[in-house]
Amino acid sequence: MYIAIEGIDTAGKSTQIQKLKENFPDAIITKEPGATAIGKEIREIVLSAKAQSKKAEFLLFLADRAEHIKEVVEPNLDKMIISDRSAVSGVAYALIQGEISETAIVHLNRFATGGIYPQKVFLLKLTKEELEYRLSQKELDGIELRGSEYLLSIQDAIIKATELLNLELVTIDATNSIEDITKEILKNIE
Ligand SMILES: Nc1ncnc2c1ncn2[C@@H]1O[C@H](COP(=O)(O)OP(=O)(O)OP(=O)(O)O)[C@@H](O)[C@H]1O
Ligand SMILES: Cc1cn([C@H]2C[C@H](O)[C@@H](COP(=O)(O)O)O2)c(=O)[nH]c1=O
Repeated sequence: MYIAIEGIDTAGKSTQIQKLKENFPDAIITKEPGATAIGKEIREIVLSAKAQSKKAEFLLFLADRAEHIKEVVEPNLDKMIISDRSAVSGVAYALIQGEISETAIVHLNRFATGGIYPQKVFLLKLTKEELEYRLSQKELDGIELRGSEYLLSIQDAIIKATELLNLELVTIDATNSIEDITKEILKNIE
């Protein structure tokens, strides 16, 4: 089973993935961007937010995704794969950029993934207050510096992205305790 943990920056994705690792010690734990050798280089470029062209940024994420699917996801489809982000983030962030049509975003993601998508997507949904608090507690990267309004619009776009990709979505309140969120995810996997 291939599942993705989704949510805006600081929603608690990595925290939950650490917990899931304990429950599924044999699972393939992975992430986008940056799970492969090429992906690590792409991650550095995109998080520096140096790309002047939004299209270039979108294509860099797609290149990371194509490599991730080929190297990590496709060879392990018979195992439990737990991914921190997926094509869902790709579609959501691109929808908000507004420079690429919805149809092109979906088609290009299909091209990059070869139609391999998570079977279940968990969205850790944050409130504005909690997002702003968590952002205030960390050093921000280039994308986080775009601010809380921008990130909250991405959160709505994540829901739209799962609809466009026709994926099963489980939405979880990310302000709940870490333990309760893990329980909710496990309940929906087993
Ligand atoms: N349920 C929770 N309640 C309170 N704090 C939490 C919860 N989950 C995570 N946190 C805290 O929020 C911060 C961000 O968590 P985490 O790094 O897991 O988020 P993330 O979604 O992986 O972020 P990013 O996308 O920016 O890498 C951390 O300080 C973490 O300890
Ligand atoms: C996959 C993907 C990600 N992003 C953004 C979302 C985050 O701001 C960063 C990734 O950082 P994280 O610490 O791993 O959460 O990249 C994006 O804009 N487009 C994408 O396709």
